Amino acid sequence: MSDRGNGGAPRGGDREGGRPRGGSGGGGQGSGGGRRQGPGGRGRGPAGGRGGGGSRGGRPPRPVHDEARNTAYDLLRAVDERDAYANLLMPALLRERRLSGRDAGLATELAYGTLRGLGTYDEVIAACSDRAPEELDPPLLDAIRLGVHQLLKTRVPPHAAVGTTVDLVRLRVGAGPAKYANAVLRKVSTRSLEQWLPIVAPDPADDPVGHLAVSHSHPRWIVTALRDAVGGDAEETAALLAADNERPRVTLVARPGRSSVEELLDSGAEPADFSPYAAYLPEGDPGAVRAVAESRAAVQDEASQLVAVALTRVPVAGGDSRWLDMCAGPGGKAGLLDALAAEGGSRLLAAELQHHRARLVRQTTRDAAVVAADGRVPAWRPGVFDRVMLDAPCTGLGALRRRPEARWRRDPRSLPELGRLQRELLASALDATRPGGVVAYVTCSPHLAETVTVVGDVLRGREDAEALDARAYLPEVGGLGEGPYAQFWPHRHGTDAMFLALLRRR
Ligand SMILES: C[S@@+](CC[C@H](N)C(=O)[O-])C[C@H]1O[C@@H](n2cnc3c(N)ncnc32)[C@H](O)[C@@H]1O
Repeated sequence: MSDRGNGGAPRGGDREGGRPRGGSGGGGQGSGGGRRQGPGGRGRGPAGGRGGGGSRGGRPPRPVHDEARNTAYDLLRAVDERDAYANLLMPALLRERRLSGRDAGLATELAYGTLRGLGTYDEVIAACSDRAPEELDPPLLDAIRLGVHQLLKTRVPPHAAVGTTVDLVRLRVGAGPAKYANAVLRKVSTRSLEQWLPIVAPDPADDPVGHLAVSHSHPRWIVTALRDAVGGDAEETAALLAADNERPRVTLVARPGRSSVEELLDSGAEPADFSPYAAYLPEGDPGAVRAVAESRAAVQDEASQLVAVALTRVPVAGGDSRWLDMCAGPGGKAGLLDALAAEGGSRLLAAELQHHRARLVRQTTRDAAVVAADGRVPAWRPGVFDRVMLDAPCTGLGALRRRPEARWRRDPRSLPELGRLQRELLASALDATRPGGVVAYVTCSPHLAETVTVVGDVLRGREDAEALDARAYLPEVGGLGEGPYAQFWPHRHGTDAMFLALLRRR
């Protein structure tokens, strides 16, 4: 055991660009399999490799009385083995295993918390183990991470956190690895998270980014990008990273003319802070809210609502009948824009590149025309739309709270290609807009390379467009930045970090 981890330095694997992963090798005798598979796995149910140490043949027995931990573990394995999306797979696993109430809550908290925190947990494991995390067999590493999460971040008593994890490893991975897990977890349990952090995180004076990366469990490149986006302030960056590790509240949108905030409040929701169409659902299944079940309301982040609302608030002289949502799938903003358009006598055209996502847009809209089309190869005449929403494909760094594993999957190498696409789409959105009309350029990312840089580059190249002060169309929200753009933040607004530029076509 080393007393001080590795000071945040890469240990074998590349910790800049990706999730710290398990590697090959032991973890004690008997730990087998768990080799990484391509997306989709093969011939498996939603749980994917139920037996974490899947190479042992057949399904290893599971500790039947601990279905919540088994489910959390299966989710971690599916995320690692077949790139499953945690927020899509978890509901399926809970249904399949008939977990509800407290057990469902525990399984979800354990799995999501472990995925969010594993950057920190791996440093603690490194400090308590004679092998680096990436040298441990992935099924064993995931189980130990689950145990570390319980020890350092939950109220599960230490003896239960260690005991249940060791049981799980014994049954799902093997007897040798169980002994190994026991030894590591006992060392971990000797200190609290607050006591571990000064040991495993780099000194902030020497390596401020490394300190934040380990303390708040984010890859270094994301820490750097978010720090730049908040203006370089270390305290604010820390607050943002901490907010990324919180569970987001469930926000509903009442699609105007189809439902109302009052109806949502009558269904148990609570008044929201900003959006005139929003209500917060403090508990329970949103699908059980009647208006949601009937697609008159939906789950939608408040910033997502407000960027769409802001687009509709900009005065446009002349007609106001044709609206375009150029990248509409899966249809959250299109659902709201469609309802607002219908109320005001306008009509929305929703375009989406992917056919299956265009189908989802048809489910969220009622009056809109929906087409599967590439926004860069317009299926419409130029200069005809009064309002255009461009919710551009992006890294999604503004929604890390929602996708617990996303931070380890995103790759900074995707930025140049995304940047090209964003510029092409924005140019096409401006071309589609009539003089006097308005374009909303939106990203669910605050990364400067996807926000101000893209808008600045496109505006510099053309004289027929100008930026409006987006904040003026969101008077109910403070703290949106210095303008002319508006930037929402999880730590300030409790929303996703959504960026909005409003551009007037001259
Ligand atoms: C950020 S998402 C949009 C989210 C959507 N506005 C909502 O609120 O639900 C970006 C969408 O753009 C689509 N897309 C990517 N490239 C595109 C293109 N060239 N033309 C049209 N849509 C595209 C993606 O498939 C994805 O569905």
